[in-house]
Amino acid sequence: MTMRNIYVKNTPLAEARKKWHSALSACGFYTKVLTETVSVDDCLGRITAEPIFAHRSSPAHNASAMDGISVNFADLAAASEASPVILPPEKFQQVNTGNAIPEGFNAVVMIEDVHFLDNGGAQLHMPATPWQHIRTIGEDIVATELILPEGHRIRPIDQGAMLATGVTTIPVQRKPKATVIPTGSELIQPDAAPKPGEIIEFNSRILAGYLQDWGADAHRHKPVQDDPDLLRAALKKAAAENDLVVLNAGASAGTRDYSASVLAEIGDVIVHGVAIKPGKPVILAIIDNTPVVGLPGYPVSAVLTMRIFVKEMLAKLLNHDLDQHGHIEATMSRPVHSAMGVDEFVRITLGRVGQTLMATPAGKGAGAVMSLVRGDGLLTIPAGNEGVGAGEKVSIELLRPKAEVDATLVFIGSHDNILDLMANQLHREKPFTRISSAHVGSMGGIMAIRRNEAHMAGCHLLDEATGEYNIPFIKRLLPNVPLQLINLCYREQGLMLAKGNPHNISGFSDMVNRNLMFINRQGGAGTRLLTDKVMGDLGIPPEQLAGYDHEEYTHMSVAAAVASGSADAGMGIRAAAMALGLDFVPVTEERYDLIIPALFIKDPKVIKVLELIRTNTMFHQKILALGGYDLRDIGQIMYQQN
Ligand SMILES: Nc1nc2c(c(=O)[nH]1)N[C@H]1C(S)=C(S)[C@@H](COP(=O)(O)OP(=O)(O)OC[C@H]3O[C@@H](n4cnc5c(N)ncnc54)[C@H](O)[C@@H]3O)O[C@H]1N2
Ligand code: MOO
Repeated sequence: MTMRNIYVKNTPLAEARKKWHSALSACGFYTKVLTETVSVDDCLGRITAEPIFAHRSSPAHNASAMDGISVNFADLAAASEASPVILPPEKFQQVNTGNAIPEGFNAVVMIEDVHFLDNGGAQLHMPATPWQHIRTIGEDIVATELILPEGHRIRPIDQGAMLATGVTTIPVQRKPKATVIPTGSELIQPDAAPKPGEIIEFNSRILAGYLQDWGADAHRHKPVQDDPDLLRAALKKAAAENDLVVLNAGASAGTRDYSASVLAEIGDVIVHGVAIKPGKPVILAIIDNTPVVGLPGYPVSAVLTMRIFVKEMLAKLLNHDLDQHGHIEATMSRPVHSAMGVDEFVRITLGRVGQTLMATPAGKGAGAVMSLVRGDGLLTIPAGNEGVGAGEKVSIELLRPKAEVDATLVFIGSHDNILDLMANQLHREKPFTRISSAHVGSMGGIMAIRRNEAHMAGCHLLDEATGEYNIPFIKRLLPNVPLQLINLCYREQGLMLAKGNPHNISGFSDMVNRNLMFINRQGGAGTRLLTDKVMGDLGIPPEQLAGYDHEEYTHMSVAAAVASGSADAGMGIRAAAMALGLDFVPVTEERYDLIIPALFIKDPKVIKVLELIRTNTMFHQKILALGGYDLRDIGQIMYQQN
């Protein structure tokens, strides 16, 4: 019987790499002959496996470069304006551009400079230099010269050069054949609606895509159930038919995790468990000389471990630099703690605010695919470090081109659904502007402005004492920052409730009286302050409201909790309730403003935002369609501080 493997080791990364690469060398992976012959017509993007030499010279003959006549230059030596030379018909011959120069001639005179005579002769007013207007044999390239070195990715111009010299087929690197095998009985196809516990299978699409990007001919196997017999059969077949196999999930210690034990039965497990985060349960194995990399099931762990182990394998095998966008130096906006003894890979968002490129750690969850969709780079914290401090300079591996990072407007603060519309609209414009938005609440936005980490912050903070929005907080917390406060919208805040309001909730008192479950926003969020004010006005202490301590970070996450039934009500904006088809009981209208430091008010990215909100009526229509918005002051300066 195949046993569950509960002993995942913690091999240091450097040691795991060393073991793996010596096992790969021993099984001949790096010395595989990966060559095939393809026609030059079909070789675009392929990589030359050998140097390519010209078969013939180009041009293959001495060719006229102009329309005119071919002559012997010596015959024109005495020609001048004052005493032109007349050539009899046998002393010249008409040629067109590209024609071979006839025997006995060594220069071409352009037709514009020839005066043809009625007797068939040609009158010429200038001497000629030897070989003028002639492209000599091999002017472009001479037979046997090198056209392309080996290891070169073929471009259209390269195809032309090869064909011009008579090269019609060439040896190129055969793409290593790879198969991705997803495993797990819970996996379903994306077009099926998941029942509880079922998961849409999407990892194999990601993993095969990266393998393709890195030069492999990658295929996807259909998901294999958690059954050792099925897994064994699939792995044996894949190992026999491929240069590389990627197995996904079942790598750790669950009751249905068979990857490691099956691999140990039919092959050699070189390493199971590496001291990295994420990606600890990775398995590095070899079946009959074919490497099999068992990646953890969580998508982020799978992608990052594949980058660590598989990318390097392919780079070495294909002798290619796969470091796409390079590294960049940035300054940490906040500290990241990391366990000693573990190499940690941290997803990073980058933003250039003023002179400094700030690096901010992005989502942590190993299942958070969006953290890599939005992420700009990766920070590696080596095993010997306990982390990095705020303000520390770090090297970030870029996940997107530097130009895109530089085109990023950094928005930090309270979340509003208008931001998605704004991000989309600005991305459509040329040159595009990206918005990177961190939803850390209104107070978090103010702090980011104070630390000079954001171009703008979204804010809706109600001052209980004055009933005024935002301005008292700015005066108190940003007293020395020249800035403008610009209105984005007024929006309805209220209780988001399950569709049809099954508990017949009309306000907070009903929640308390019927002991229903609330879902709250994090401290520092404007919506949290509003909740506290409304509860205070009603005289409801927090401990009387079940779920008060359960916090989410955005309106949409609160709406999602209500939609799923894990909470009966949560405070949020009408647009979020409408987006998920929830009921909504309005509590108040609030003002949502943008804080923009004077330093950035002339930044082209900020100008774009202001133009959009002030002048684009289509954009206004789209906002109003979200529901619960009033745009009576959109784009107005509500307050200015010099
Ligand atoms: N007791 C222990 N538990 C866990 C350990 C451990 O060392 N001891 N390691 C944890 C770590 S770290 C990780 S990472 C995960 C990896 O576990 P598995 O490789 O066994 O992966 P699964 O449990 O099968 O799946 C995890 C997660 O990912 C989803 N998944 C799997 N395949 C796909 C796919 N093709 N497409 C989309 N999503 C997929 C799967 O449904 C699960 O939700 O183990 C920890 N536990
Ligand atoms: O370390 Mo696991 O790979 O979190 O995700």
